[in-house]
Amino acid sequence: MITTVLRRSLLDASKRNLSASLTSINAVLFHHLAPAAARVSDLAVIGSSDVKPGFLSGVKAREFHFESGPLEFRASMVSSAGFAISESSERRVGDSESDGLAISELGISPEIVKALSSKGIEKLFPIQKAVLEPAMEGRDMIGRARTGTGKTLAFGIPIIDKIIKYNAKHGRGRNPLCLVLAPTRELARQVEKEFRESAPSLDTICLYGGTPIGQQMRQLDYGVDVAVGTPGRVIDLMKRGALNLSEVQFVVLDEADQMLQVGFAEDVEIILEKLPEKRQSMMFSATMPSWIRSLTKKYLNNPLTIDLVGDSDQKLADGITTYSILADSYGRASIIGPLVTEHAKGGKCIVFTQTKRDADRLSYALARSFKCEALHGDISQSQRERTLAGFRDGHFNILVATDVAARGLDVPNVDLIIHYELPNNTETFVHRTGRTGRAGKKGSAILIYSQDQSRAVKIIEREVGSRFTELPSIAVERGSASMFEGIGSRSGGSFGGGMRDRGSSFGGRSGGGYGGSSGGYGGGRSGGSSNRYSGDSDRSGFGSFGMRSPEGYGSDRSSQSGGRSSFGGGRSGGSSNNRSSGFGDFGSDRSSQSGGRSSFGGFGSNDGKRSY
Ligand SMILES: Nc1ncnc2c1ncn2[C@@H]1O[C@H](COP(=O)(O)OP(=O)(O)OP(=O)(O)O)[C@@H](O)[C@H]1O
Repeated sequence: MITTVLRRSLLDASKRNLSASLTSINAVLFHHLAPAAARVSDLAVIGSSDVKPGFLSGVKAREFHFESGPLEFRASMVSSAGFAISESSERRVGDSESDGLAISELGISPEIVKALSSKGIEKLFPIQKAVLEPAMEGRDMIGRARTGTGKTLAFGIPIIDKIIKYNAKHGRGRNPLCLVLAPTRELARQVEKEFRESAPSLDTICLYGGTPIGQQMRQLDYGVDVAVGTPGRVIDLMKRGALNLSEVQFVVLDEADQMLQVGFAEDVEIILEKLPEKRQSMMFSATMPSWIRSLTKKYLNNPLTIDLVGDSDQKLADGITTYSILADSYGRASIIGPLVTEHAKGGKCIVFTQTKRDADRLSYALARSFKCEALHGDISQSQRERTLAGFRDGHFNILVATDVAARGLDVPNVDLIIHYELPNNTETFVHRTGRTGRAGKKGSAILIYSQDQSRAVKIIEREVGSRFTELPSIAVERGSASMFEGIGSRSGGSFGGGMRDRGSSFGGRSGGGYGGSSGGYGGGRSGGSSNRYSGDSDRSGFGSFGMRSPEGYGSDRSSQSGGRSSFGGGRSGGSSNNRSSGFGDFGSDRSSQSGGRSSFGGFGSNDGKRSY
């Protein structure tokens, strides 16, 4: 242990001379930021030139930030320096537009500037601009900006910069200085990768279930600067004495409204209680239902609310066009092919299902004509990672996923999102749809609904502030074999015979595809629940559902999520065999809580059985 610390501190002794130059860098940083921050989109800053010493020694700081008002997630706050921040009524700068705040002129560590530039990231996005200065000042904050607008770097850049400066001054210790918690393993891996690529000199680690814990323990023993993880594995490592959080200076809840759901909140609380009182805490998401208000006070100290969505009706990112199409449950699967052909234009498409069973069945059926794979919580972690890598790399273009893929995942060039089933609430719709139209790009989302879900569609339209263009129905000959024809139902530990040993999802049993011999992209597909991952207590939980979700965000462990914005209203239309139909509460094995901001309770059709 001692040699480890010695090694790390010797390693960094050379960096100590950097600290001398940092003071002057700070001066540059603040000077550039203050006026630019005032141009943050959605917020028109009207205010006095009242200044008071900011966080920079010897530099007159014109303070740009507003007090945390009541947690309305509105953009109108009064700043402590007398600034009135009001939401710009007519003009909304695109969330991903940058108006000239060059990262190279911010005065942040050259290592970060160089690393971001190598990824083509030269200017700050609005949320990054709005967050940077108060984050550098050490403010706790809650940040809301639309999907795909750069929230990861919004918290990443200031934290990384401060750690680099801290290490340069104090040498590098063994215990992490930053902890980021994410709801799913895939998202945790993605955030850790973004940190690692933005600051190659820092030691980062991703702590999540489904992977050998010993390797993570060894890496922690060596020493890390930044830990990103899912709550289950983080707690596991804490209990084993392998993860020491006593020196954490920065904690971030990514997808915070998800992380504070019942089912996650308990674990998050256990972790936060282990952190030093004196720390900087930040929460980010594209959605922040009003019920979150009380919880954030518990975890944040006088937080700043930075909200680039504000009261704007439009909750989706600018470049996303939304469509809806009527289809009965019988023909639903059969129209996916034509929709993908017509709307994905050869690009990537994610089809979201409510249950793992549908994800498996649909991907298997589609594989007769398309390269596609399934992603859900029953698939082994190693297979999930291969599948996601294959999708990112374009080895196949259609990913059929449950809501394990709904939040945060940043896969370049996803052109089309298809909601095979209505999501359980608006937040889930926003996050699923936000897998396209990222970083200012264009994208489309199609919502498939049945007649008795018409009202729910209208509610979603209203809640997300987007008009859905109705697509002409696609005729499916009655009596034509349903796309699922001939596909067994899940039996025992795996989905039918075919899934277990099929060659690959698009090559069928013969293995004619690109996948390994055991099916799935890259082989090793686990098939059904017999391979259910049960390695550790990694609870990837699930979305902001008012009820046990059919399959939420990778839920390796099912847990009841509590009330929150879910869609109220009673079940519309009867349904046989407990299939939920329409919206409002559903199948007998669910408890749903309505309430919160959204007005329609979970809906969507699924088999009503717990499939996670
Ligand atoms: N300043 C920037 N310039 C160019 N690209 C950027 C910039 N900041 C982030 N990006 C890119 O934008 C994409 C979306 O970023 P990110 O995943 O952080 O968005 P997000 O707001 O967290 O989305 P979500 O709400 O879905 O989690 C990523 O590919 C990221 O590399």
